[in-house]
Amino acid sequence: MAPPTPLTATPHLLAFLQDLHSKSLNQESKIEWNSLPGQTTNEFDNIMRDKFIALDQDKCELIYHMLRSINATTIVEAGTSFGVSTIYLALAAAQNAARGAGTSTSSTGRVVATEKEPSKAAEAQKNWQQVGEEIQGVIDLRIGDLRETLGKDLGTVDFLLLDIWTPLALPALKLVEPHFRPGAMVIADNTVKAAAGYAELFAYVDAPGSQFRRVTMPYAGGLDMIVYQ
Ligand SMILES: C[S@@+](CC[C@H](N)C(=O)[O-])C[C@H]1O[C@@H](n2cnc3c(N)ncnc32)[C@H](O)[C@@H]1O
Repeated sequence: MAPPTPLTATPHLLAFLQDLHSKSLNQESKIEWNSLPGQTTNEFDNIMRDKFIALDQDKCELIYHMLRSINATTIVEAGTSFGVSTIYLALAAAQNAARGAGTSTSSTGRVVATEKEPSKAAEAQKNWQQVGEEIQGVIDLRIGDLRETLGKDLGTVDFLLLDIWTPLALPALKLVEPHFRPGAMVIADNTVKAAAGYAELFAYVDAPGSQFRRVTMPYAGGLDMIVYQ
């Protein structure tokens, strides 16, 4: 029997997410991973422009569960693509905000989503139109290079998802770092499989005196959980 989903969501939303993940996996099965050009090249972007490359469903569900646990209401996503993981982030942020409404820790939910390809951002917005205003309404989509778009109006950040080409991981972390609350969490995907690409991020996070601590979790390709102390 399939394990229960951690999501508090309608059957319609669960089915919609399932469909998006299936489409993403179907595309990924046709990518020649071993012959891809280097990340952050135009050739690589051309291949990826019509691809979901969505975060795996089990990782999305874990992240949603974590967000509900740490009561994250302000979330940053580095790398949005067609907006699949964003739906999980926005669902959690909206539900956390609703849970805190009227209390002393009341906060508006917000997910700052980042995508540099306008055509991918447009696809993400189409997908979000399917999930309802409660979820869509918390998403603040910033179209353009995150090294520019994350430079302002972040507020106090509870959580950062690094699901981005690895050369962008450290620049994204450094832009968000001044906004982290103590105990803020960062999740980085594919950290074992793409360990070489993450070398700079790890050197920064693991450096003596760093405010960060991390653990690698045994999800496909490796998934790092980094906590800002
Ligand atoms: C792995 S995908 C994100 C998948 C998404 N998190 C999901 O689960 O659906 C990474 C995305 O980052 C985008 N990207 C790459 N470089 C970027 C940059 N400098 N600024 C903003 N987005 C960028 C790519 O276009 C790509 O769509």
